[in-house]
Amino acid sequence: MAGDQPHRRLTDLARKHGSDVMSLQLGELSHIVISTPEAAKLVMKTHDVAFASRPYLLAADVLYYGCKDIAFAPYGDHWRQMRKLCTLELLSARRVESFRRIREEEVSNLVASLTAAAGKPVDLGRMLSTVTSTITSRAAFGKAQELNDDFLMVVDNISDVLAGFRISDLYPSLKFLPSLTGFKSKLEKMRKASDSVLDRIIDDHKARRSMAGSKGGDGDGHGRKEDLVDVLLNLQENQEDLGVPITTDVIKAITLELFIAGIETSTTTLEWIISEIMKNPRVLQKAQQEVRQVFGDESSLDQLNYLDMVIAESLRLHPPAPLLVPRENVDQKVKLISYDVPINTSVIVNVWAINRDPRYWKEADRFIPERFMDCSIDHKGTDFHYIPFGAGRRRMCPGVSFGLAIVKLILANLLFHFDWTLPDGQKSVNMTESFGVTLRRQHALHLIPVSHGGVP
Ligand code: HEM
Repeated sequence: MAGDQPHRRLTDLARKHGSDVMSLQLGELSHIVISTPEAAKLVMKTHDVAFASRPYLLAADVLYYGCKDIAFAPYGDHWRQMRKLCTLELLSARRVESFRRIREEEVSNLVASLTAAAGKPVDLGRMLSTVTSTITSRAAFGKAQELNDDFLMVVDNISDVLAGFRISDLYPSLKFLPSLTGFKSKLEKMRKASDSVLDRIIDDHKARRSMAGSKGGDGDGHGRKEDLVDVLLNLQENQEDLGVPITTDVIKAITLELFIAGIETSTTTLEWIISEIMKNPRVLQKAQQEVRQVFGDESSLDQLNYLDMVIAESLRLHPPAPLLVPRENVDQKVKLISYDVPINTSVIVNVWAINRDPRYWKEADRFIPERFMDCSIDHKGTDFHYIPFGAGRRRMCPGVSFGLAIVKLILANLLFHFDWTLPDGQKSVNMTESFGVTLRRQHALHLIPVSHGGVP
């Protein structure tokens, strides 16, 4: 199913049968698929608590140390504790603001690399992935880590293995399947690769902290800012305040997840925005005009209203997580419209279908940023026909500000400093999608940056 673009197939099925809620038996597992804003509201608002858990996934179990992360952790004390930590500490507005200098430095490095390559085709997707990875790495680990090829293999493959539609995911009682298909050894190889990098990072932090005799703060006493690993180590050292212990595995799981989430979602979002504006020269010109009139540094980002609309429209058409992360009702049956959802049902919310619902969006498949003009829709998940970050008090994305801060700053710089053209012989941008837990471009995004007149 994964190779067949399930978000599109499920959309076609729902429209054909006019269904808000579809029941789907995949292998041994019962699923329901939610395809309209009305049904999404019931799942993510009315019955948010009942559907707050996640179905078991072998890949998350292996890669996140027994689901000690946030996104794949079952609903319970561990998830509650980590989610609170994320909202109040790791991804709070104050913390996101504290990473501003990191963002600005790395984006100016990107501009310098593009200036050096001006006039020639560049693999822009690869460069975007590098800059988002460096920003996230510095925010999470304190410095841009030298990530070996094995770790980069983990980054490249994780979205695919977490998508959850493999034959071994769908037949959990056939315990031999993951070994037989080679999936288990692939996961173990990935875990070994990420584990050794995470161990090294944590050991470095511990050594630096004990040398400085400090519990975090400015870390090494040389003005180094507190990073996400420091925050987690501080909490580990002060366990008495916590209901759930912060073990080293928890630190590794959370760090890996935030690192991957920061790279995958921001890179995917940027790639689709740029693909869309390359196909829509009118939008490109209008966005560029605005940016070149008002943009100076991160503090002027707030004034880029048209750019906000461009980002929102791209997230509508290309939500990075098109089927969200599935939910599950572990301890109660729920009635959804006229459908009784039995306990332990996986709930797939088809955001891709919802964000293109023709009852809410005129010319729903077209890229028209102006539709967001004078409209109150935001990224908080309050309007259920626009939910690229999910919705609900429990499982909605806690990284909205972190992600949008990166996306908007990079985009503004790309438009401010460069004009963009397609490589010779290429007539249009290929928009083929590659399905995983995030929906990426299938083909590399090669473009030519042309330095904008007189700007170095
Ligand atoms: C444009 C950027 C982003 C988009 C579109 C996005 C989208 C999403 C979506 C759709 C979900 C699932 C929500 C649900 O199941 O209802 C999610 C969950 C999550 N996201 Fe994001 N995300 C973005 C950036 C980030 C960033 C930068 C981070 C952290 C560095 C992050 C961390 C998380 C976490 C930890 C969860 C799991 C929440 C939970 O299950 O409690 N996200 N995100």
